[in-house]
Amino acid sequence: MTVLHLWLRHEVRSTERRTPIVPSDARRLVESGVTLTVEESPQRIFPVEEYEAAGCRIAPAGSWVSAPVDAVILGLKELPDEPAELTHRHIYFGHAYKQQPGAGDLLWRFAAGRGRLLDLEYLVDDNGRRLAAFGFWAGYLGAALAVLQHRGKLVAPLTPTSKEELDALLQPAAGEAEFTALVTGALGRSGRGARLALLTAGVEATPWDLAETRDLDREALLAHDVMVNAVLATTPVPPFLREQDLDDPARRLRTLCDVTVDVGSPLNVLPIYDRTTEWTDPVRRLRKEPPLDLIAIDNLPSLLPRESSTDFSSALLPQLMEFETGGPWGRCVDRFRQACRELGIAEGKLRNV
Ligand SMILES: NC(=O)c1ccc[n+]([C@@H]2O[C@H](COP(=O)([O-])OP(=O)(O)OC[C@H]3O[C@@H](n4cnc5c(N)ncnc54)[C@H](O)[C@@H]3O)[C@@H](O)[C@H]2O)c1
Repeated sequence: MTVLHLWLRHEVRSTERRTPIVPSDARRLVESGVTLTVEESPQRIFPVEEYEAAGCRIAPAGSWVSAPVDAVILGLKELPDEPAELTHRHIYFGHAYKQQPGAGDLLWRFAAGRGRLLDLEYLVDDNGRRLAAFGFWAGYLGAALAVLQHRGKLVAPLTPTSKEELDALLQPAAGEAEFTALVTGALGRSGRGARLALLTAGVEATPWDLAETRDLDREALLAHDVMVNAVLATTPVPPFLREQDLDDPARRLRTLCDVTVDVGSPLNVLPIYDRTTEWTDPVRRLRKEPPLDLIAIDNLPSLLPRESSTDFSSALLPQLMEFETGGPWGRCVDRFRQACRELGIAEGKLRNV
């Protein structure tokens, strides 16, 4: 049996402090016989010394390009533009199967080098459910930002923080005005995170999931002060909010955080805005009188890098322990092949191990 060689790479995006494997889980991989090389990375939330102490080999940032060809390169976000030919197997979020900008170029780079993308978004169990995802902390952050904005306490630009710091800000001050909140997609990962953050802020949210939105009661929706949307839409449903709802004189809704951020998608349940908001400028006013503020940030978990990495790593660890061609990883390979075929890349060009 060949020994698995994992290579944890440095993330090229300078604001990305998260990592898919934290030092305590790195130790467990090493103890199970995996060879684990970890690249130095100035911004990673865990110092490289912690990986070294866990028995990992240390390598310079970006050195994966010359890693042994059988090494499996592990990361989270985009690869650098070079090299043109990708020779390794890469585990990360490639965002390459839904005709995203640059998706075709990326798949051709894999074909040119006979490498392979094992996309974390498609690492699923037998029922198609994601095995490792950042949803919980996305929801927690989204709801926390909504609370802070609603209470007039949100400070921009946003910067990565810790749960302790965030929770301290969420504690209601004496005499703080009470408000009501609605979480849609309440039973999912993000929805559960959102409800917990709201509880920390002293608010028990109204939880709506599929059953409660089947026969949508927009009047009831608009009667909440704060809404956090965390649905994962897979089939089109009537929008939760339309332009005309924002002008409803009975609207109590003042603060909306869209964790889902399906802007531009036919599945979007909130087609009332057309671009995301950013860490530098997290809030956009959609209506002046009465006000309605929107938060729609698509990289929320990066604001809690330690907690979100730890959570993600604990879900990924058992999958890495059973890294093999079948099961969930086999499904990742099948999805990669399908995407390549759709692009017209000949089967013979793809690595067949
Ligand atoms: N903004 C960010 O930074 C960020 C980060 C991670 C995930 N996300 C997004 O958050 C969304 C939720 O992710 P998740 O991991 O929580 O998914 P999930 O599958 O764990 O949960 C989604 C929930 O939505 C519910 N749902 C689906 N359609 C619904 C409808 N019409 N009405 C009510 N409920 C409905 C489902 O029943 C489920 O409970 C996804 O779109 C994901 O891409 C955003």
